[in-house]
Amino acid sequence: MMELGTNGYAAPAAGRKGGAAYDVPEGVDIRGRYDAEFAKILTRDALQFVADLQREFRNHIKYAMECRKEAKMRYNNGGLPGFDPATRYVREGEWDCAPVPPAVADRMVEITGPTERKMVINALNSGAKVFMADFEDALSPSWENLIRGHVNLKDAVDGTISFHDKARNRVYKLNDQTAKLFVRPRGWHLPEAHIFIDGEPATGCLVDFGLYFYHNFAAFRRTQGAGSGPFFYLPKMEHSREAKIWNSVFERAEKMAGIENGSIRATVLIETLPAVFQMDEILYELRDHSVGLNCGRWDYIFSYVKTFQAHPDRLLPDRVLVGMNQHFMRSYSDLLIRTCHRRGVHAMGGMAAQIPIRDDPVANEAALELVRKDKQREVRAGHDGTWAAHPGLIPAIMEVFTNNMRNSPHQIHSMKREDAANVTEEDLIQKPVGVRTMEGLRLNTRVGIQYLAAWLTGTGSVPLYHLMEDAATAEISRVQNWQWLKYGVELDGDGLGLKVNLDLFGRVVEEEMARIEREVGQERFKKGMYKEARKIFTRQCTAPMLDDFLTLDAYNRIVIHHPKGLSKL
Ligand SMILES: CC(=O)SCCNC(=O)CCNC(=O)[C@H](O)C(C)(C)COP(=O)(O)OP(=O)(O)OC[C@H]1O[C@@H](n2cnc3c(N)ncnc32)[C@H](O)[C@@H]1OP(=O)(O)O
Ligand SMILES: O=CC(=O)O
Ligand SMILES: [Mg+2]
Repeated sequence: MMELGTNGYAAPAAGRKGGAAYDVPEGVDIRGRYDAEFAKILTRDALQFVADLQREFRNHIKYAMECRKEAKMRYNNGGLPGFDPATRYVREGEWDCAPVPPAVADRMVEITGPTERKMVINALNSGAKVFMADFEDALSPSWENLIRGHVNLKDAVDGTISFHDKARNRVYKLNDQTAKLFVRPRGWHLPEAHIFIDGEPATGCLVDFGLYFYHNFAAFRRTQGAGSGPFFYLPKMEHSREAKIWNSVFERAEKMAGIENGSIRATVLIETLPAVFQMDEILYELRDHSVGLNCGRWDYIFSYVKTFQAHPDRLLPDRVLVGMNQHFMRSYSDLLIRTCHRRGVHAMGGMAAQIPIRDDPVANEAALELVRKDKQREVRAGHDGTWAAHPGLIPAIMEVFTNNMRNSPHQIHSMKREDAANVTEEDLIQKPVGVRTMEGLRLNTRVGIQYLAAWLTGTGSVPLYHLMEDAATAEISRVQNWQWLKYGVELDGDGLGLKVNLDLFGRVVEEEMARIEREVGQERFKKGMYKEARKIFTRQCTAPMLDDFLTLDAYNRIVIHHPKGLSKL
């Protein structure tokens, strides 16, 4: 264990003299492992850029995080999220976002995935129009994953990326035609504890953005952006003031790079309940840098529970029942489409969690049919494109979108959805309907623990029971268990009439751990981090106050400072 500083973070590592070290600017301390390849990313100039961003924006970020706490207190005291009367003029005003750059006019199918080398190549070659390379929901942000991710993205943008799969003796290289690259940095709340700036951990997303932008803006615009870009996805914002910070970060980066204002473009995920009431305001703040909004449906469900954590009248039914057919989810998608098209930008759909089922053609066809239906609903509602979790889904999704888009790359001008102007605050928060079951509690527990075990060992997205699971879907499992325990809900959907309490939950955890062991096998179970995952998951599900994020606590376990030792945040 490392010695802890007064702020709870490990004190500056002494004794790093001798041996290779990163060449850092004043005030920057790298506590992650040294690697000659990483040093090509962690250059003095790139770190100076990250440090400049951190220094310029840290107080704005702290203020925004304080405002999140205040809003949470309001909701916990019975308040409801809603439209802000003070910004009515923005919602009602006539203004447009900057025109969509031709390079990213067509975004019918976007594949997403972590920044792992082989997957980056596969995603860029997948036939999707866009690849969203993810430092967020799909990535466990260990030092190795993070900086290797930057190495991979730099090689991808340079066009030199390759990968030799020795076991299969297969070499992966980029095709002539590749998807356009978007990068999703982490949310504002996550620190990067391997890089300290002026004695504090850096802000995770400024590290992700800063390093990627610094190393790639020039090559990106030459190879991918056709005069614009780089392109980003921005996650988990709760208020337009957070979008305003991103806008200023972009302006600062454009100035540093000497490129025109508005070159950088970003799509914001509307994936928190408070943000649905701020969509116009978010677009307005980013109007010179925006390429639309996206329905981040999984985090949105998580956020519904989080926002209403003190509202027992708004409990969720089983996780599998909370789909886009629920009134509050459909209203959110409709209003997002209307808002984006009114302002001249893309309204992107979300992720269907199904993935191909290789060993069962009938089940595979059923899964594909669910994806087709979901995508059909999206395109007919007016979405301009959507997400795919796996390359195997792209042909089916592409077919649905091309068949419904009347030879146009998007529907910005043809599907105005004026009817959605009538979506009300009540529509957006309407309580989801459905039953709660013991199987729902079991599934949450089984999935939550397995996901965390994978995350702790470096994998941020996994296939579980034929569905894609990532940080957002795992969050739903966690907060739903917490909510059911907190309010001792009755499991009313299976005729058992059991009430969820600590005893029942304890038994479920025991039994699901045994099931996981049977399913993964004793050897993998022993070698994996299932017991640690169980501990974290159980603590969070039974905590008196809901933890804000599953991954904040878990992040402690993957921070490894150099010289080697485990650090606590
Ligand atoms: C809520 C949200 O935020 S959604 C966005 C964040 N989540 C994601 O991005 C999840 C992305 N998807 C994935 O990570 C993966 O598809 C998983 C983990 C769900 C399933 O992965 P696997 O079990 O490895 O899939 P599978 O074995 O079928 O893969 C087959 C091939 O497709 C590739 N592949 C699978 N998914 C992807 C992807 N998203 N991007 C690129 N390649 C992929 C694999 O690398 C593999 O390639 P290979 O044949 O050359 O070895
Ligand atoms: O990031 C996407 C989501 O659904 O969450
Ligand atoms: Mg998300």
